[in-house]
Amino acid sequence: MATLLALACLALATNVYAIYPDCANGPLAYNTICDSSATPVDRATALVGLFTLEEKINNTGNTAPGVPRLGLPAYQWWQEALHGVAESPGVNFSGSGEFSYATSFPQPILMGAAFDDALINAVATVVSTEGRAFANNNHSGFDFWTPNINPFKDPRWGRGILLCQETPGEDPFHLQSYVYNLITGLQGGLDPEFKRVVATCKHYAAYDLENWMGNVRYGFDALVSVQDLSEFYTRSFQTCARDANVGAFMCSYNAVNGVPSCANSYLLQDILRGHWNWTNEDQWVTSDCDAIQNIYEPHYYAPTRAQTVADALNAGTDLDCGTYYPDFLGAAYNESLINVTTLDTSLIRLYASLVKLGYFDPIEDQPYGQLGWANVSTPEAEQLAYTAAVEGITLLKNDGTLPLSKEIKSIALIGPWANATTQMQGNYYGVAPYLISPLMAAEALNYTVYYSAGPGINDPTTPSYPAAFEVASQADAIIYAGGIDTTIEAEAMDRYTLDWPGVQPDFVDLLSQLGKPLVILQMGGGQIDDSCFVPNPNVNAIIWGGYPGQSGGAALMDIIVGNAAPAGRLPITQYPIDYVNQVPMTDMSLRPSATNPGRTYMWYTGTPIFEFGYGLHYTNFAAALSAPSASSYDIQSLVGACSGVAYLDLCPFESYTVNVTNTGSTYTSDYVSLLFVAGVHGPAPYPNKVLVAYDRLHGVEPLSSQTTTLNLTLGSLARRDEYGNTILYPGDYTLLLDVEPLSTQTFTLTGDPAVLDYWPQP
Ligand SMILES: O=[N+]([O-])c1ccc(O[C@@H]2O[C@@H](CO)[C@H](O)[C@H]2O)cc1
Repeated sequence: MATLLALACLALATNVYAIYPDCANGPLAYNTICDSSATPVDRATALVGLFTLEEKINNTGNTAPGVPRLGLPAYQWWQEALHGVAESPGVNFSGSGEFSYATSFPQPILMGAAFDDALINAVATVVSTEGRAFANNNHSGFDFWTPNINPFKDPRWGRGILLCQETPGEDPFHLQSYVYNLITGLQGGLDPEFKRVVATCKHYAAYDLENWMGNVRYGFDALVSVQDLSEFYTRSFQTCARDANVGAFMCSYNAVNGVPSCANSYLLQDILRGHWNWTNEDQWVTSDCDAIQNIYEPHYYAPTRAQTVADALNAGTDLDCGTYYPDFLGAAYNESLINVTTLDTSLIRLYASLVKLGYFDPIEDQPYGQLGWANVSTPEAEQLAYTAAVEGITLLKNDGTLPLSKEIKSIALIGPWANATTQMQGNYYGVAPYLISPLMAAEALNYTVYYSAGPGINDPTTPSYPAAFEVASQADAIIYAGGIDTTIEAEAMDRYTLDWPGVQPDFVDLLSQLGKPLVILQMGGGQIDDSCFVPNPNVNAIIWGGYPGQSGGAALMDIIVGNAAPAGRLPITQYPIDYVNQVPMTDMSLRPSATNPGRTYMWYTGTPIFEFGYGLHYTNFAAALSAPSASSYDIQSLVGACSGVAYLDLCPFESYTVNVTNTGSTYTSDYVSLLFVAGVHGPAPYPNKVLVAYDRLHGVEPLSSQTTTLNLTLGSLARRDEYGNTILYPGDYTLLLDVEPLSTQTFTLTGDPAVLDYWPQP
């Protein structure tokens, strides 16, 4: 909340909102910047060519004053839209009426649990349509600093818990697929002539620590092997840059192997622009907010402020979210630490991106120029927010109590999430058109509802018990809605424990002794160890609900009563509480060692409480994976057949058909096909298994079947060597359909290993 208040204050303080320049009658009217027939880079170059050095330097911060003498308006580059247009310095929700609210979707961690790429693309299309409508009407800028696509590696991560609410999960393949669909949805295509908005992949790279045991994100040095960098920490960013053509990147607060990310030319030049070919002239890098200042302190990487800004600009950070660039680039220039060409390159990237947004064109010539209030919070958008919540909600335990029997007429809704409203939006949220709490939804379903908040999330005391037990005693069934929220998991705040906080475990245990049907709603982004509830026969069901957004209560209650069927899958591992004692947060390695039990489902050597991909249904499914077309493949032949494919790792391997049958006779349900590969190939140690494809089938009716096709690439079978190279290795491969496999297939790759991608060495 402190962060959001700070953001809100910043918004009020800056009060800079986008407004189109006057290309018809203003001073720029006859400059090439206003010539729609010229290329974006020529237009931007012409504009920047008019700036004095001082004007150039003035416009290198997120709160850019523009150039009044040229009629170039001020522009605020900082807009947020993690799961809907959000409070941020450049976004202005008016108090009432038009542009006073926008659709608020679930947090990414819950949308990740849907494993539905089409859903993600549809959500991103709505978010950017609404964002563009805000921008067209001076309620926002045109670029948005979303998505947060850092893989969620450690369950303690404050933004993993909380960034875990901000990111779609722990699996790199899942993140890649998710972010591709998200970016193309946000920007309006792969490389459109006009972008709907510019999206920003953040935080590059290896950022997943907030504040743990004195290690603070602003000065943390993440020591990462090139193998882990290539295999885990940068995969989603590769997709952003190389495959989805994202318009912007954000470098992170932390350093990577001694060099702060925003001054890290290995990350920003060698990998991002060199290796991933992210070289369109309208693509730019912003720093995280005040991350340039952090290079000076607490990283203490450069001896002076002038050297600090020079290091960042020369490394390839084009924009400072902060004021160090505007304040100190002049000194850097005077000391010959930067040259004007570098400065111009950065400014041209920024203004070329505005050209591609139609910022300098007549509104009638732009595909998105007419978007307005009528396109915000439409009935279709509201329905999508509900659908996204339903699709992600994940059933972790059910002894048959769910869906609730029609005999149950009264419900006790108890717990700190029972009447959650704003809480359901998590963080980085805006003003929602409405917020449906579980309590409101239960009442709307015509139950007799008894409500008690019970002990707070982290409350160590018991005075609230009597009122709560009184309520519980009156009802036919009890729904306990608790877990964690942003008071426990937050930006700048990591967790030290995976326990259910406060007296919640004790309180729920007492509720379970009442002998009534008891359903637990485990809310929050990060997983907490449910092992105290799983074996308890009087805890009849557990549902994980994440942060489900504006329609979260309706989605949860509809699943509880059977109006909707759960089919979400955990996008992260639920570790046992002892995990936090086994590896420090600061250990960035993925593979198991004497001091690390391994991270993520791929490498964890312990027994999770619930594993990645886990999720129950109200019905039973049988699924059959089609056989490979051969039992053995020659690697050289596979690679040889890839001519014409831009990147070998994207070269198709096989397509598999999955035939899914709902063997139950009662409930229609979605089904997520998760396909993993395991086996002995490549360098030891070997991962437990690796996700290589997924898809979600919708509405599989009782006693009927649907089919889906899962496409594998050579890259999905490949592994990274110690230098980060992507290599296809000979060996045995086993395909596993689903978490507890419903179907398996095997094949062999023969011949010499083939390098699909050479990783740039530091
Ligand atoms: O000064 N503030 O109000 C402030 C607020 C949030 C904040 O966090 C950073 O700002 C976000 C910019 O998109 C990044 O995702 C996050 O790491 C950094 C600074």
